[in-house]
Amino acid sequence: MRIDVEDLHIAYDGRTVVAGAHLIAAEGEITGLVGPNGSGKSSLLRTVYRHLKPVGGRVLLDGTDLRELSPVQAARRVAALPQERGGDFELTVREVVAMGRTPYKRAFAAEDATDRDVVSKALADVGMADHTGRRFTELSGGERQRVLLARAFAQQTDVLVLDEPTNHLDIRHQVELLALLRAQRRTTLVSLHDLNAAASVCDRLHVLHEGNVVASGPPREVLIPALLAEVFGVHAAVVEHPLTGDPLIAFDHRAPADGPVLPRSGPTTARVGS
Ligand SMILES: Nc1ncnc2c1ncn2[C@@H]1O[C@H](COP(=O)(O)OP(=O)(O)OP(=O)(O)O)[C@@H](O)[C@H]1O
Repeated sequence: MRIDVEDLHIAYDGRTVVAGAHLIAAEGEITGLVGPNGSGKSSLLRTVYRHLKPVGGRVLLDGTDLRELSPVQAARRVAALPQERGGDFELTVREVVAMGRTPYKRAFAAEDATDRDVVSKALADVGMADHTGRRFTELSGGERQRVLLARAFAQQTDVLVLDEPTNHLDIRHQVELLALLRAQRRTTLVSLHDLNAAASVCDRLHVLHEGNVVASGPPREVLIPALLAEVFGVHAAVVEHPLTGDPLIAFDHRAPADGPVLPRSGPTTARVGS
């Protein structure tokens, strides 16, 4: 299933935050949304999982306007990991993941064998199979995140919309999650702050800047030093990852692109014993 975002305009209380965004998420690909804080990534994703109604433009799923679908039809096509990870659910881990089966159930219908299998697999996929009886409210931030991701998997949709899914995860779980997304080959639209993770995992990237898509394409073509300086305000070199061959962005953490450069104390100035 393919997503087309066409001329999307989003506003909060009359203040426009996304102004005429266009983007495509191709079938079975991982499409990344990157951009600085406040550039509109979460707002755009909220319109794709129907949490927010745009003031203009539309979101198409295989050519059908999302707003023409009923809530159940939409929930069978699009599952989300929202940025709001709240949900003070007084529920167990398993019960939270089972909520992903709601679009397939009649009201108050009991879980059947398929539901149980799907929920168990989703929990195993995110490495939470040993925590099924724990209360959701007692989990760490990263554990909650993995449970909510399992809920999205249990929804068995063609489309996944994930807002910063690696937030709170330690590096091992970040790598596992991104590998899992790649293995699933669902149409995935994902926002990521980690540009190196985006470069490794995404087939295509869209860069949002002040509410507009300013660059789109494969990571190698998009993540170039000039764009990193212009959009993110950082000095960086892009080299080849020694293990994977992916683009690897080496940031200069000592100085923003337009800021003062800190004095360096590298090997050329630090002389021991002289
Ligand atoms: N519920 C809201 N009410 C009013 N303004 C909002 C709301 N949510 C977001 N905004 C504003 O919309 C703009 C875009 O925010 P958004 O959260 O979409 O950006 P983002 O790119 O996801 O940022 P971040 O990287 O910090 O998560 C920001 O100026 C933000 O203050």
